[in-house]
Amino acid sequence: MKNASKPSKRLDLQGIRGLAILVVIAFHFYPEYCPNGYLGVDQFFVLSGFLMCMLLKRAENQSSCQLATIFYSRRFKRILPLYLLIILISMISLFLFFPDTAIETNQGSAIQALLFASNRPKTDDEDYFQALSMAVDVFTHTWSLSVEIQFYFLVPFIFLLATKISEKLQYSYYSIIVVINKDEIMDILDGSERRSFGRLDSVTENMTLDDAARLNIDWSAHDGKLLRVPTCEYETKSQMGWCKHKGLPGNGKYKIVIFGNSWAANHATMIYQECGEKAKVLLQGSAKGCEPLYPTKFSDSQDLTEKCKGNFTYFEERIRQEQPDYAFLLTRFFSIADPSNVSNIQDDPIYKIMKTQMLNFIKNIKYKLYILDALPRHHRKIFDIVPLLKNHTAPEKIDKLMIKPDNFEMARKRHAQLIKDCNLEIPEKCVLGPYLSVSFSILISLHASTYSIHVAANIRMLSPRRVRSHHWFPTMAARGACAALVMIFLLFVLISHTSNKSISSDSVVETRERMSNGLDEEGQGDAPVENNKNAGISDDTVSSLLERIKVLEDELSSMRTRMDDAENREGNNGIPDEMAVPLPTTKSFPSVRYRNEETRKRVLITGGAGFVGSHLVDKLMLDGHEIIALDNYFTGRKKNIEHWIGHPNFEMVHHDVVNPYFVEVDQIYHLASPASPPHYMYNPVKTIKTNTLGTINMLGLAKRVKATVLLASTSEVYGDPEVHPQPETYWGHVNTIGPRACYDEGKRVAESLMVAYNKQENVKIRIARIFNTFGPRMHMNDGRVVSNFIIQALQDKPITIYGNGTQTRSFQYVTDLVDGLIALMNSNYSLPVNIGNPEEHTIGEFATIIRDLVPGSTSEIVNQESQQDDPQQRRPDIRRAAEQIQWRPQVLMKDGLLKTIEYFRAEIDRNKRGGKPPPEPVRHGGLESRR
Ligand SMILES: O=C(O)[C@H]1O[C@H](OP(=O)(O)OP(=O)(O)OC[C@H]2O[C@@H](n3ccc(=O)[nH]c3=O)[C@H](O)[C@@H]2O)[C@H](O)[C@@H](O)[C@@H]1O
Repeated sequence: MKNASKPSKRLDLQGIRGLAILVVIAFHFYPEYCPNGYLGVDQFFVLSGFLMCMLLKRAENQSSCQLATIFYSRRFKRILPLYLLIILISMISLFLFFPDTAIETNQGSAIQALLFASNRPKTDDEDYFQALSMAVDVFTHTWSLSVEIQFYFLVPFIFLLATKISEKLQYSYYSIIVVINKDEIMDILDGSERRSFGRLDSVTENMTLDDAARLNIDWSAHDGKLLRVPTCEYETKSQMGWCKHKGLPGNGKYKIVIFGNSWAANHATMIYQECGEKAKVLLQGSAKGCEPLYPTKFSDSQDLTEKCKGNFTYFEERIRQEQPDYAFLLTRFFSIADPSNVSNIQDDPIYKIMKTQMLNFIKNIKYKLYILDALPRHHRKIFDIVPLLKNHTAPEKIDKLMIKPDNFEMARKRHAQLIKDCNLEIPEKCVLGPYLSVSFSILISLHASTYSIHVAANIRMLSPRRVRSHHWFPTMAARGACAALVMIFLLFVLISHTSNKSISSDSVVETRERMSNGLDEEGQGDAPVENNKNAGISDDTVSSLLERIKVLEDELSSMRTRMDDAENREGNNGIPDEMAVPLPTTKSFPSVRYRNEETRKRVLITGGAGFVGSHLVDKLMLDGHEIIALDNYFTGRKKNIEHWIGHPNFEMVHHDVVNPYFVEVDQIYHLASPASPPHYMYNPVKTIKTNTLGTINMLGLAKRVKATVLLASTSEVYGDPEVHPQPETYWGHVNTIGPRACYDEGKRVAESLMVAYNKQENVKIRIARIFNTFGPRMHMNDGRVVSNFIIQALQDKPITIYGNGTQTRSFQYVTDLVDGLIALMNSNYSLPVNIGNPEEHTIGEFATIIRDLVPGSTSEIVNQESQQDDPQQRRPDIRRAAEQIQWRPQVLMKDGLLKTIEYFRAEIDRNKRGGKPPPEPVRHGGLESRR
């Protein structure tokens, strides 16, 4: 029995806790909508503070020792078991599923978490939320608990001390405690930052230059230590020397060797991350200060010079012994930068030695030798570059000021000649990595210009998301272990739940004990057990569950596609093309144009699997761009773009634009929306949402990533026009409450949104008003006049004209439209532009044209009831398109129709072969509208 007058549970506090949990969860899942949700954690702190004070106040009559014992034992009993279990599970998962490069970071933070010190010093100094998004540290989340526990340690002592002094003095005592913390409080109030970076992976996207400068100093301090690569099994105890990388996925084919001076160790992790997947063996050999192509001569130390001679020979021996498939040679220039006084490089004594050594190397390397050219030496320190960058000094000027004017150029000249001679000997055997100027990126230039000599000793941390996806595909054994862990966890939850219940069944004793202790807690009682009233599952529940399963299945399949695509993308991005060549591919793709980084664009196409979207995908893919296609598959079909799935430049994402989507792109073609009247009338609310919320989401994205966004608007914005032909300056004649309003008004709002974002947020916009378009990949159930008439004519069924057939339309072929969209996107014109073919016909004429183009068709032409609000005339005025984007349609309507007829003929045959019933042209209202 419970004490009725004093419930063991403080419902008010539980309520506040519930709210705090909800906002924190909302923050993590929907940061857009709940950006300040992290304040829920603060709410927890306040609650904890309140509870601690309450508990201590109630127990103030106990002896100090009793009070401390009871306080700590209760607190820790409540928190520790679950906390320790979570740390254990995280560590096990870390070793099983995470890339080896993440282990080092997480090991350190696991110890901090165990010591309840996750908040110090790292979250003090780095952006916690940034760290979360980088997801390099699985213990990031334990920081708030650490803060809480630290208070548990501190507060009872502060309180006990207070009980030893008189009540009057207690006010001054507590005031002094606040004053001690004054600095911290003032810091928070005036927003000043006191940073001392304690970790190496503190690179965040929004770092200031000063942050980066300080971080570099920290890295410099650990420069030597950081050269020891955590994923490598060393042959000696030194941080240099030879080692073999562990943790490779096991399905790689190649033996890869990374060798050189300390720069080889410096960059090994990067190569491990990028090429590890392809490696059967990944070996690393580095010798401090010694170049593998020429034995470095140290003017001040004969010992070192001798050492480098030894290493020089050993490099050659080792490569001969290992016989690698690929080798990466990385050096910081020492002696090979020495000046030469001979005019012909072939007579240069240093070069001669380099060349002989190179020839020795290449005959023992099966495929390729990559020589990665080093960054130039700098002669100034980090604090010199910061003011320059702050003043936006041109990169070339920074280079001039920062780079040591020594013989660096000589080293590069020798390397370049070496590559030439190598390829003369064995064509395409050697590749020279690109030379990067000091200031090619702010981040790298900061790393390069630090006190230490190594570039971003922990360079792997620059790309935390570049971990290979294979690490996430556990082996069967790992999956088993994971399942066992989940079981243990569930068991634990079950046991603790049951034990809670047994405690509460004994609640009289418990309550009495608590009262006598003066430590009645807020939420230790059990929640009332709800009877399961719904023992049987209703049909509704079953069908909603089935629906949910369907959605999850779809999500899963799209995730799989995305992971495959991402894997392909990563694989090919990270590995030089030459290396990718020998790998067998499972699918062949149309050959795409090669573009370099500068001209290749990342393009997002919403509605990318749709009729127009898929043609746009084709055109841009063939032109060598990287495409991300989004589609919710309401009217789009995977079949339309399946020929690109798996291509490294292509990614298909199952996503509804009504929900926000985040991606880094240069251009956004926003095509997502049903366009055929029966489809957009089917779910008018959804059509409005797609065109309004979807457009807002895309504009928000464009604003964030500074992309240009093109809206696929429509001739329908002119409604049933009173001006003919329709120029862009015509405002239209639309019935706001008619059946077409969801689409027409949706697009009109979308246009207004575009203009508003352009004015207010400077988003670069393009608006294409698209007129009637047809072509292959129109859905058989599309319901628009072209598909309906062709399907009817091909099947000798009556061709159905809605109304008397005097209404007119102007039809353009889809490839013309795609050309127009691309021309508009790449122009700098932000007002609406009509894209359509001005060749105008009445629908009656059009029916005859189609029937005549289908040889032998015996279809009769019939008139049916007319459609409400059907525009009576439509023809684009395309003078603006011609002037502003130099676009005109190229395909004659008849030629386009012939191709489309062939497409539908093939589709009908395919359906027949698949045993599907013949397609029925869809009429407005043929798809029942949703109410
Ligand atoms: O094809 C397009 O690009 C355009 O199609 C539709 O506009 P609408 O002109 O009404 O398209 P259809 O449904 O193809 O109708 C064209 C005319 O043919 C008539 N029609 C349609 C289908 C049919 O079986 N019989 C028939 O007579 C319609 O009543 C209408 O007068 C969309 O509303 C536009 O957004 C889109 O841009």
